[in-house]
Order: sequence, then C-alpha cells, then structure tokens
Amino acid sequence: MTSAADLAASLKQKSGKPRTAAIQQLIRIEEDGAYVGLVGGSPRPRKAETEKISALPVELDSRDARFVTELVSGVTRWKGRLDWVIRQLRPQGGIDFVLLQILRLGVYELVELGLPDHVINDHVDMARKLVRPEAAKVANAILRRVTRMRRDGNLPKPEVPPGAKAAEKTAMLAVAASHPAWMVERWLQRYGEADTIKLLVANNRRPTYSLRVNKLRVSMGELQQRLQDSEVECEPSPFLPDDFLRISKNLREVLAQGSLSEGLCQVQDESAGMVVALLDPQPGERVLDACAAPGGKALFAAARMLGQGHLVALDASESRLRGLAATAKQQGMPPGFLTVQAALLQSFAAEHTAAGRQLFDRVLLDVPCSGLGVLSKRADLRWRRRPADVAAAAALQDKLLRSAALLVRPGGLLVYSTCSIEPEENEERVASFLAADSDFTAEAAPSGVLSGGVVTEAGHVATLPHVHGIDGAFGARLRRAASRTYEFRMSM
Ligand SMILES: C[S@@+](CC[C@H](N)C(=O)[O-])C[C@H]1O[C@@H](n2cnc3c(N)ncnc32)[C@H](O)[C@@H]1O
Repeated sequence: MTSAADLAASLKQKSGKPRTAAIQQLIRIEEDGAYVGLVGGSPRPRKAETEKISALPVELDSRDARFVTELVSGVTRWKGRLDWVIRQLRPQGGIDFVLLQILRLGVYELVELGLPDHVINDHVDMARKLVRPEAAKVANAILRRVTRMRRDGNLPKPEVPPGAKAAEKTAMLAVAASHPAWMVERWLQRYGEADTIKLLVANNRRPTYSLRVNKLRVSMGELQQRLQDSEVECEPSPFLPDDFLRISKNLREVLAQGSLSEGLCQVQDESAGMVVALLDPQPGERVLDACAAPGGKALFAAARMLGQGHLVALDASESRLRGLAATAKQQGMPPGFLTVQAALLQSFAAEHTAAGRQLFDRVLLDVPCSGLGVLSKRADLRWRRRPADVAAAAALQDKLLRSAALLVRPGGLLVYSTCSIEPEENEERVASFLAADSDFTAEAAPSGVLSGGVVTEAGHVATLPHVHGIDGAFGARLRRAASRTYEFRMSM
C-alpha cells in the first residue's frame, strides 16, 4: 500500500498526466451515482463535455495508476469536507461540474497531502484545458488562497460555536468526518458521541484486506510462506484463524504473484467469512446461496463442503454471476457440484415449491442492503445513499426472507445476512420475520465456530468497523422446526 507520504513525495515530481486520469475517474464516479454536489447550485454535468474529457488518451505506468487510485479514493472519501472548504472560499454562485472536480483534487492535494504550492499550476492548467479560460481564473484564485491560508495557518476548520444547537453540532461533525449529516445523526442517537466519532474514524481509515485461503488447494502455512516470500506481510485472522490471512503490507503483490489467479485464495472480508461460518455447510448437503453474486460467500461455502453435495448459487443478476462457475472450477470444485442460476428468488421459490422439488438443508440469504457497514472500502457509497434507502432495503429484505424460508427443509437452517450495521436491516428484520413465521426460531451461533466478541447476546453475529477493525456485517441463524404437531385436548 502506498502511504500518503510516499504519494506526496512522488507527486512532487509529476506533471499533469495522473491528475487528468484522476479527474476522468472522479467524473465517472459522480456520473455513475446520482450527482451529489455538496457545493450548492452546481449544475449537473453536460454529457457532451464530460464525454470529451473521458475520451482524452492518458497512458499510465503501474506507479502512476497507483497514485491515481490514491487520489481518487482520497477525494471521494473527503469530498464532504473538501466541498465545505471550497464553499468557505467561494460562498456565492455555482461551480461548473468539471471545475468542481478539479478544485476538490487541488484542495485535497494541498490540505490533506500537504503537497507544495506549485502543484496548483497543474490544476489551473486543467481548468483552462478541460473547462474554459475563465475557469482557470477561478481555480487560480481559490487554490492560491488555500496556499496562503495554509502558510498563515488559518485554513477554514469546521468548528462548533459555543451554545450551538444539536443540529449544528451534527452538521459540523459530519463536515469534519466527511459523512452525510443524516448518517451521523443516526449513529449519534444509537451510539452516543464518543462511539460515533470512533465509527467515523474507522470509516475513513484505509480498509483492512484479508484473504480466504482455499484449503482445497493449499494449506494456511504454505500460502502464508508463499506470500511472505513475495514480501506480502500477513498473519492469521484473529476471528477465523483456520481460514483467513489478514494482509498488513503489500496487498498488490498478491495480485502480481499469482496466488489469486491460481485459485489458491480470494480477497474476502473476515466478516463475510463469519457469515459462512454461521451457515456451517457440510459435505454432502444440499445448499442454496439465494443472493449469491458475485460469489465470495458461495465459494467459501463450496470449500467448506469439500466440493461434495450440491450447491445452488442463485442471483437476480446474470452479469454479476458471470465468471462464478469458472472460478469455482479453478478453485478445485468438481463438475456437477455447483449450479449457477440467474433468477429472482421470489420466482425461483414459487416454482421450486410448486413443482414439489427437494428443499435445501441450508439456505444462505445475503440480502441487498444499504451497505453502511462497508464505508471504508466503498468510499463513494456514503454519498450515494439516501435516508429512504434503509427503509426501501428493509421492505425488499422482508420479501426475500419470506421466499427463502419456503426453500428450507423441515429441520433445516436459514442464515440471513447483511453488510449493514443498521438495526432496521438486521435485528428488526429477523424479529419481524420470526413474529410472522412460527415455523422458525432463532438459534445461537454454534459455540467454537466464532470467537472474538462478534456474537451478540441474542446469538447473532454482528461486527462493527470501530469495534472489530473489519467491515460491519450481520448474520442470524434461523432454524426451521423439524415437524409440526398439533395437540388438542379432548373434552367430554
Ligand atoms: C449483498 S449482494 C450478495 C453478495 C454475495 N453473497 C457474495 O458474497 O458475493 C446481494 C445480491 O442480491 C441480488 N439480488 C437482489 N434482488 C434479488 C432477488 N429478488 N432475487 C435474487 N437475488 C437478488 C443482487 O443482484 C446482489 O448480487
């Protein structure tokens, strides 16, 4: 991993190329999501203008590509705070969409990375070439002011004035930590100020990456040795020490040295591994992964089943499922073990039960969710989500739970999981399902399967980025009754 200091040192010698590539990527990220301009009044991008910029040829060597990734993820993560700084310096009027991307990059490089004043020549130049000559004047005025304020130690800082109301405090905390205020407000109510700050810090940290070792092909020790020989620093996960290696240095080398492409391991968060541990699939069973794409959990389940039995990987998205069968083969799964099927779970469940087909021993339901547990890896997600998304996700999750339940055999197991930390998508969905379906009861995580304080009092698995140092996730084991007996007292 490149440190901010390495990046800063290296960018000192660089001219415009990586920056143009960074602007191209920032534009793409903004256009992919709904355009979220925190600088009020910014017009939406004009397609023709941004298409021209995207088409500019920019050739990058691998080092440049690394810098671009760092710049883009940094600007995306700190966008809220960068926009606030820009707004302090230009309180009136809108800012052209492309110019805004250039200003964000410039302020990020000056304020967050501490690069020297002269780098702004590149930003001014980009404003001239990619926007228009007058935009260069605006870029020059704003960025020069930032350099002067930096020199004089009076850069704008989000501060809470004495006697500020709660909403004002929340807004300033949101700016300081570069999150939307509605998320901060939610967490303040749930966790209080000290823990919310810890969560915000965790979301802004460089993410932890881990590898799930494919023990069908290699032992933990062999892979660890192989990685260490390539100067990848790693150690067994504190949560899943038999299956996961946590990378502390040189993740990129894992890609380069071939362990991934040879099917010896896959990049997977430990919290995702915990959900599969909770499912605990056994060799010889019939298992359904009902929302399987792109397939990380399905592949771990397959390895735990030693490729024996039958695993159905179902997902609504055909394109997201593409490649799963080939990866499973590469990871050592025998032919016929895995069926990959693109279908809506609701239709699949209706057809499967109507046809009287055999039900599944275990069903994993890893539902679509707000993703608010994975904000350190998905820096853009915090800006894409809206408050209403949580309720919308919950409504879909209820439907999917009802459908998945139909596919579990009597006595079988349903595991419900999310990569969210929001109770509306987690405990509340499980409670609502159990209240409506008397055939199922919640069951505690099997003892010894998971360690390290990830099992809640109710027996569910719940991880939090600021507590466990990994992605936030949730998993619940729901057992279907073996058979139903009705007892009536006969009265005379
Ligand atoms: C959180 S992702 C699953 C991630 C996956 N379990 C893994 O480990 O790689 C949720 C998935 O649900 C799928 N999905 C959404 N609605 C669905 C539906 N009605 N039926 C089946 N799959 C659905 C999405 O396409 C998405 O791939």
